[in-house]
Amino acid sequence: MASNTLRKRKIAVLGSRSVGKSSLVIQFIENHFVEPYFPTIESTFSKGVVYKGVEYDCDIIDTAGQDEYSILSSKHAIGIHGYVLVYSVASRRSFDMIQIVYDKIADFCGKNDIPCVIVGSKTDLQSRQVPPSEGEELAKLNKAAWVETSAKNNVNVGKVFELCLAEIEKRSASSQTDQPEAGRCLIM
Ligand SMILES: Nc1nc2c(ncn2[C@@H]2O[C@H](COP(=O)(O)OP(=O)(O)OP(=O)(O)O)[C@@H](O)[C@H]2O)c(=O)[nH]1
Repeated sequence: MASNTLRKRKIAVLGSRSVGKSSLVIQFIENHFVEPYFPTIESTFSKGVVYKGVEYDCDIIDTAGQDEYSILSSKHAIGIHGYVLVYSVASRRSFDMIQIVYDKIADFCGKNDIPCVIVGSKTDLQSRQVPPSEGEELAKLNKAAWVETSAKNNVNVGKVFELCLAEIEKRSASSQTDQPEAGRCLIM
């Protein structure tokens, strides 16, 4: 397989509405913060990310906000290598959505170990409802990475995507494949 193919990674960013998914992605890709709120339909961004001295060509898919009734689109499972699941530290409800979204992905992929980083966003806000310990605990429970960020103050934004690559590479090193798990499904 060509090395270009080997280094292509697709990352989907999911979470409740208005938790700051687009702001996180735009801060990462374009290095600025977007104050006004524009609900996302779906956008894909590309960026080269160096992780452990290797450059990965990352497609980052910024999705529309989910709620408990949203059906996981196959576009957000098939061909995806890793996930960024975002909640706002100022919204308990958005935190509760993380396990729901994680379980939907796990169900779709037919496995319970998803390469994923759980992100507590908007740490610059004073109105915190979710302590760091709960975020860490949830991540541990799901064998995911965890980090808190502020897209507004550009805190830990790059780290989110490094952690996501680390989770992807950890698993692909053990399975010796670059195909995302769900990408191997056969549709009959
Ligand atoms: N204070 C603060 N506000 C933020 C931060 N990140 C995003 N916001 C604000 O939160 C609102 C929603 O941000 P978006 O990035 O559009 O949220 P989203 O999750 O993409 O929203 P949907 O597209 O509806 O799913 C906007 O007004 C942002 O300016 C942050 O780190 N700190």
